Amino acid sequence: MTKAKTASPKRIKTDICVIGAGSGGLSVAAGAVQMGARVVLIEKGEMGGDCLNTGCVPSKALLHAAQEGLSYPHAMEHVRKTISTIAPHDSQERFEGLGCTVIRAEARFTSPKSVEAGGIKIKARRFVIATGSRPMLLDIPGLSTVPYLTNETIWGLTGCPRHLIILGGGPIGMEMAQAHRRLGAEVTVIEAFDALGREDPEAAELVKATLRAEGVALREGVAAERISGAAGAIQVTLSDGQVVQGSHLLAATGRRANSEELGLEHADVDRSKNGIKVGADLRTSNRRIYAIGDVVSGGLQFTHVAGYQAGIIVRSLLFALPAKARTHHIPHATYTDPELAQVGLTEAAAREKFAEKLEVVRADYTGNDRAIATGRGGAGFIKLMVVKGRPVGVTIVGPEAGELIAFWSLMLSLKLKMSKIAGMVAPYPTLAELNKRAVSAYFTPRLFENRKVKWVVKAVQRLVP
Ligand SMILES: Cc1cc2nc3c(=O)[nH]c(=O)nc-3n(C[C@H](O)[C@H](O)[C@H](O)COP(=O)(O)OP(=O)(O)OC[C@H]3O[C@@H](n4cnc5c(N)ncnc54)[C@H](O)[C@@H]3O)c2cc1C
Ligand SMILES: NC(=O)c1ccc[n+]([C@@H]2O[C@H](COP(=O)([O-])OP(=O)(O)OC[C@H]3O[C@@H](n4cnc5c(N)ncnc54)[C@H](O)[C@@H]3O)[C@@H](O)[C@H]2O)c1
Repeated sequence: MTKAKTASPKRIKTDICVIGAGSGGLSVAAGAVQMGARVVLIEKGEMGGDCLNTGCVPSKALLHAAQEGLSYPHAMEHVRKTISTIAPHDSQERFEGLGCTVIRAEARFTSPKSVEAGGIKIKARRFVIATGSRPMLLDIPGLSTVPYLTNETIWGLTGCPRHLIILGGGPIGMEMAQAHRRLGAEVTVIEAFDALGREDPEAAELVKATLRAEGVALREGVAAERISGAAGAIQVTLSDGQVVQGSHLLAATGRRANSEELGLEHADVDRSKNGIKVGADLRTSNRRIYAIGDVVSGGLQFTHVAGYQAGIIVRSLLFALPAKARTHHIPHATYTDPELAQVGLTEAAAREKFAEKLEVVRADYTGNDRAIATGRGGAGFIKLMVVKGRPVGVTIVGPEAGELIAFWSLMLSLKLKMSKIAGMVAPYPTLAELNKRAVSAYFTPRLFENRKVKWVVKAVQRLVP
């Protein structure tokens, strides 16, 4: 492996310089260096970025611990252990071992072809900006006067909050609400519009009903207007005049791209207030510079999206081949219990796009033998949106929805017809049979309520000896 050339300790010349060692940056760096490129990887904080340290990994570990009935200290111990078990995979040592030059400092562009980090000037043929996002803090009067938590600081708590007030009923708010409620906290979620508002309303309602039944106070359609108090005694005044009192406050009202401090004005890279502008090829207005992951303006903010985009640009970076990112097959899941997963269009979006051409079929968890046998046969469903024999969207709410949706990502990615899926056999008894059941629901009226089919069957029975 040829390492990036160090002309002097203060100057490095390389093929690819990646800024940010999170989900996106690490995937590009690992792929590029293992295929023979010289790679410099710059990280100002913890290796692994948001997902490993303050996002997906701790939140999923906490949800699991809460579901298993662990106490708060044991749950937090599980969170720390989970992070430290995964951390070596994202570590400086591993990436140096692969052949990357890793610089632990903040990077800023000084020209369209160079970046400075920790007093080192890095010149590269191509740059990849993968600097992620941070919590977006709303301009609510009083917020800055009280101690509030974000996804970055909540992991430092030493005891379970007595009453956690959560601002925002998006995936962060809802996952944290259920985890903390199950760990023993009183929880109030304040959501200005609808909680899980981007999801299929019927599926979202099932998640919300479960949280409510577990004792989470879900206040929808009210905004936080004023915040006051001090540590342990925080008051949030709502737009309907009511006041919610709690011991802790978690701000989970969306994300802001980390694009302001990068010196982009020196690099001819355009950005909006939502992040860096890119085309479908993930290049910025400076064609030598790519942007991927949460820092992209208007993009999907998920770890698997950052990883997928990394794969797309590696093709372009290493082989100079044209490559475009697609989005129609990208799934996402919210890991509450029940889980809620979506790929492609929701029913509402599909109806708007395809009107009467849309067929919607579904199967319920209540009819799935594995769900019943494992005590998970309650409410929950899979819903397929089908147009001209092809699935265009799938919603799943229920146990393991995040696992079940992966199958449909492949179907949508390959644009496969329902008839191709009919050949799939799922082992009995599995939750995967739900996928098959939904496909059967599509074919049932075609086969069992079809006069032509009945006529052919009768004719064959009469004529064939
Ligand atoms: C609580 C929470 C739960 C989540 N759960 C999930 C989930 O279950 N599934 C899922 O798919 N997604 C989840 N996400 C989203 C996921 O974490 C992000 O989409 C993902 O981390 C984005 O990857 P990224 O590479 O764009 O940024 P990051 O992983 O955040 O990495 C960016 C890195 O760049 C570094 N950096 C920034 N500026 C500079 C600079 N100037 N110089 C050097 N380094 C810099 C940062 O320190 C950081 O390490 C969750 C997010 C949160 C907050
Ligand atoms: N399971 C997962 O994959 C997962 C989990 C967590 C986060 N994420 C990623 O992180 C992103 C950010 O999550 P998030 O939940 O912070 O953001 P979000 O944008 O999804 O949700 C924020 C919520 O806050 C509400 N809100 C805004 N202003 C408000 C106010 N004044 N008062 C009350 N509510 C207000 C919004 O209406 C919205 O519903 C997600 O969109 C997702 O991409 C993914």
